[in-house]
Amino acid sequence: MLTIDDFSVDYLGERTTHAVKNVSLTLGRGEVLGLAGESGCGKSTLAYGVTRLLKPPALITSGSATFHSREGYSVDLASLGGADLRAFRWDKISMVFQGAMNSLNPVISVQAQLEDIFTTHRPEMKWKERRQVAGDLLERVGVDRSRLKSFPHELSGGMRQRVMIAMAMALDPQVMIMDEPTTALDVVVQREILDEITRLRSELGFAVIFITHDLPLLLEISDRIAVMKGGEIVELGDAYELYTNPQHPYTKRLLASFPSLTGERGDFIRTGVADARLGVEDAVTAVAHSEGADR
Ligand SMILES: Nc1ncnc2c1ncn2[C@@H]1O[C@H](COP(=O)(O)OP(=O)(O)OP(=O)(O)O)[C@@H](O)[C@H]1O
Repeated sequence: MLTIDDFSVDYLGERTTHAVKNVSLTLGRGEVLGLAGESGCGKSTLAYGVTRLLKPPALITSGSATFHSREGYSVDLASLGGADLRAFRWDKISMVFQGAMNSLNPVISVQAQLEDIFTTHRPEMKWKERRQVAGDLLERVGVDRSRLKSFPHELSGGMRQRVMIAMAMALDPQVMIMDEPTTALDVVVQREILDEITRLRSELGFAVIFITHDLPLLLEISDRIAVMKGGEIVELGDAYELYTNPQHPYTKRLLASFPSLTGERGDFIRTGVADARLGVEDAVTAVAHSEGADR
């Protein structure tokens, strides 16, 4: 779906930061590609860069990002500008960014904010259809359609984040980039939303770039994982391979730095790769165990 080739981004200043250095990646159809790495390693800059959302002092110094559509055509994202780029972004590639739930307008109803997408991007849609689709979208992410009438401040953080995911899915994109979409949420809500994303991915077939510093989480949901350090991809491979046979010393360190529920460092994964995609009940049990272990 996406080919990122030799992509580099600098933040210009008295001391220029080379935030992303010669990154090359591909994203397959329907694939979940995890992007892992510690804070400041350049994950968000890469995502913003690929989708051409960066503003000065950021400067793309090399490389390209090409989108390969389901319909068979390819687009170099650098070749798009203005309205074309904005339309392309929501339609073909959509994003859920860190703290996205706080970007909903608090004084405009959920319905109006969802319908606004269709008014802008699908002007031919009749109001009745807009209303119907907005309700369907909410239900798709596990929020009752009666919530259309709510204002964002009346919703929990988890619900707001679900609304953001619904908005990102509104135009049936082929790629979704999710940057720490569940980091601000408690572990049970996080689990519910991850299950939802996994389910929707298999139902709708979009590909995902999932960015987080939480490597155990990535191991559960990703097909492949790229590990980033200091702006570079230091290791890229199948998620299970990376877990069982990490090659780069940094990946090994990252894996070893997460404590497990049983207290064994390095044996950290919360639920086990084999029984990934737990239900909420299991997640609650896991939390209870971890609280027990803490005590
Ligand atoms: N607007 C900016 N101006 C200058 N430097 C920046 C700017 N934004 C980010 N950087 C620098 O670029 C590097 C990469 O930052 P980036 O936010 O992409 O990392 P990240 O891996 O996404 O981190 P986090 O998980 O904390 O968001 C860091 O060294 C950061 O300090």
